[in-house]
Amino acid sequence: MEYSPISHNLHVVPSPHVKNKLFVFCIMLSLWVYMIYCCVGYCSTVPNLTTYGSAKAHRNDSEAGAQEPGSSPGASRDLLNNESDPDSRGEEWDEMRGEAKPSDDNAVSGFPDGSESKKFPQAIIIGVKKGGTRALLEFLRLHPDIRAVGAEPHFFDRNYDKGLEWYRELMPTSAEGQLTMEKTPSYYVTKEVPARIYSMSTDTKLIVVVRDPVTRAISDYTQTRSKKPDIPSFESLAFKNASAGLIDTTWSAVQIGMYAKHLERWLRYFPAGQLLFVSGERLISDPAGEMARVQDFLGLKRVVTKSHFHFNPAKGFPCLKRPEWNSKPHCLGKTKGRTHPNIDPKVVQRLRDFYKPFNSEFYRMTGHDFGWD
Ligand SMILES: Nc1ncnc2c1ncn2[C@@H]1O[C@H](COP(=O)(O)OS(=O)(=O)O)[C@@H](OP(=O)(O)O)[C@H]1O
Repeated sequence: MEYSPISHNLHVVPSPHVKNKLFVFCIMLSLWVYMIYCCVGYCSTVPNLTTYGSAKAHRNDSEAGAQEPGSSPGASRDLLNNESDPDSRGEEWDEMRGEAKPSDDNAVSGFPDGSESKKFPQAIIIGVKKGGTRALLEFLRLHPDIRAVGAEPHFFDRNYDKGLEWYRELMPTSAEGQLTMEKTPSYYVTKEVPARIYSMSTDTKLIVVVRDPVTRAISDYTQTRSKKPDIPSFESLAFKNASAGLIDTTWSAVQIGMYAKHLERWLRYFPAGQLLFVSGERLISDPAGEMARVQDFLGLKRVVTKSHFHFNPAKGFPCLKRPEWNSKPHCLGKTKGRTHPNIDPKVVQRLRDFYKPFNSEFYRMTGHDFGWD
């Protein structure tokens, strides 16, 4: 057999000594590259790991789930983390997406005399998740006296450690007489938030869009499943003990819908008149009527009216028209109005029974029967 240096070389196994040297060489090389990278100034663009870590820890504490009032923050089984929900970054109306600006607000150019400034929001849509909060904010943004951040700032629940000035910077500029607004639906169920908003301003007007808690829970589950298709069935998550019909109130999808419990916390800080409850159902069936209530509550002229809405039968939702532009109606994007899975009617009924006393208490507290039972 002929000797081949190539095949021979292929079978050479480096000694452990050579391996170690190679390993050390690689590490040195990486360090070198990193140092050169930093010297050219790119390090500042690398996320600050300390800040990120603390913000994340904070988020895990207070987040996405609802905490039972008075219970420990870890008590909520949060399978419904909204973090990567495109909506929380500020969804635009479908056809308008291309026009959306990265600044994500509805600001028009500031006045040349500098009379526009960034202000803390005087009104906040604090909830509830999957209630119809995006639709309400987009309806309100039609009003010339409202300036709103498109994305959800999550300041009072996840980013509080960044400070009030950070929050104010997120706001669009507004002129005298205009209202600044934001929406973050997890505020309504996060224990710490009422005190924090109160310490920013005791006058903040608070808007809550509420929806039948059973449909809301299914909508919430549908959203999570769209991102994590392997999660267990709705039926198995809803029960602590299915044979005993025991509902799992630690599941955030269930907990968020116990509206009366969460409201108690808000009323410890704000008078009832400072909160407005908008019906998520009526926002679909009679958007102009619901918008009249909201504009009155905010002390605004009723500018957004019937002429701004066009019901799209294929979507099953009102879409927005700008009569002054004579444009075709714009509907919310695909993350709104997802098809819900069919849930076992017995489970739905059990949930209805479960929510009944909470709903009654909520009707009593708000002085309004939302007609869910
Ligand atoms: N006009 C209009 N167009 C589309 N969708 C509308 C509209 N009005 C209300 N809704 C309902 O809003 C539900 C989503 O609620 P939110 O915007 O609060 O969701 S989120 O918490 O911000 O993710 C969404 O829930 P699902 O239908 O379950 O997707 C809609 O039913």
